[in-house]
Amino acid sequence: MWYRYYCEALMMLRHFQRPGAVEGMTVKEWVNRKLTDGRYLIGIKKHNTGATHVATIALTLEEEAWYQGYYEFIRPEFVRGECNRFFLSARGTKITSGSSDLLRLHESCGINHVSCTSGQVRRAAETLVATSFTENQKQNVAAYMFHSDLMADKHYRMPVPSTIVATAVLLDTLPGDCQPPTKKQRVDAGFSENRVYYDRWRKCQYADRQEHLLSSYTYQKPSCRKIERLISKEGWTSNCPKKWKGLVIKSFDGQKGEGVVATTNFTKGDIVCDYHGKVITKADGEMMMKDLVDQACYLFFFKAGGENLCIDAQTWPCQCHAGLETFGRKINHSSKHPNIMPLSVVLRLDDEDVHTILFKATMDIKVDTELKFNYGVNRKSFRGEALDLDWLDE
Ligand SMILES: C[S@@+](CC[C@H](N)C(=O)[O-])C[C@H]1O[C@@H](n2cnc3c(N)ncnc32)[C@H](O)[C@@H]1O
Repeated sequence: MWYRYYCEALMMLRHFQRPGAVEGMTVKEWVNRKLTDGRYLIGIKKHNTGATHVATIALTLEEEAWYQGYYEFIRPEFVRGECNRFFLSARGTKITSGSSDLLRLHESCGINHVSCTSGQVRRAAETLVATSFTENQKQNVAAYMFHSDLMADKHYRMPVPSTIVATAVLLDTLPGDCQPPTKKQRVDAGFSENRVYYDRWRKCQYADRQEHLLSSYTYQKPSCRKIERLISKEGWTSNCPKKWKGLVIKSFDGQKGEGVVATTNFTKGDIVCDYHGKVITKADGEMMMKDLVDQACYLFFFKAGGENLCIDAQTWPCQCHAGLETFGRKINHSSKHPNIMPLSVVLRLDDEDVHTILFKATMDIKVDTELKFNYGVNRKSFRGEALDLDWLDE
């Protein structure tokens, strides 16, 4: 059943179809699917409502493989007598409620508190489309999602297959813009209390947003101003790439994890970014560090004006940039080939002196180069347990 529920959900949540389209899809329609521009087009002619409607969806190759898996290996187990519908209930009859199946799928995943109906997903998509797409694209999306309504209009012209595929591809670029689950929701759903899932969620959101922004510029690197305009058009206020120009967070293979890479050329002496976080005392920083067993440490210890201080970027996201990934904390270490160095400075902000760390380029840095600074620790000094940490010698 779960496999079938998943296939149904693909149609409602990824292709914005009404439950009626899922319930009404026939075997004949499946068998007559057409491969067009790398997608499988399925025309669904009759919804369960009794009225004749037309919906055409464009499945990706992977989705098609899921459907074929259902059709070939699962559906035959449920066939009893004659039923021409693609999705069959346990009794071999047509399924009666795609919406209930969606709810059951969410419940089985333990995410009933954030479950959504196909109607909610369609409405959310409509809102995004209204603000981000051109008039022509909007019409094509309306045809993709709400084919049946438009068919009533005698002036309506059926989109050609390549337009349907292009529209499905365009819909894939819609950013997911829901909120990450709260701590209570995470715990109620059976996940651990710590922030690992929240952080992972934010990371995926950040990557999706970055991809979405870049997908708007196929041939040319966009200017910062254009990116800023797009961000404000999307209404994103946090967790989006905008603070420091010319940097990106990159995932490396192996244990190294992430690091920061230049996406523009920097000249020796440029300020590249800051080490953003809350300034705390060295003693408080050391207390925090004790609790970090086998975890990356995002604490920067430094001396300023005779005080021993620490910037806490472990408590993340910070209050002032709720959810925004900051670059300083993600910069890796090199004692042999550093290209930036930290500077301790005092900034006057809102009538207050604020200690901060800025990173200055110690040489010209070319696009695609990873930023590195010398953490100023060695195997003996690093948390007193670093004898097997090869990266400290880099
Ligand atoms: C402040 S974090 C830097 C960002 C980190 N790589 C991440 O993914 O979040 C410090 C941790 O990164 C890793 N690291 C730093 N420099 C490295 C290097 N040169 N090679 C491999 N890993 C490094 C170590 O695990 C270290 O504890």
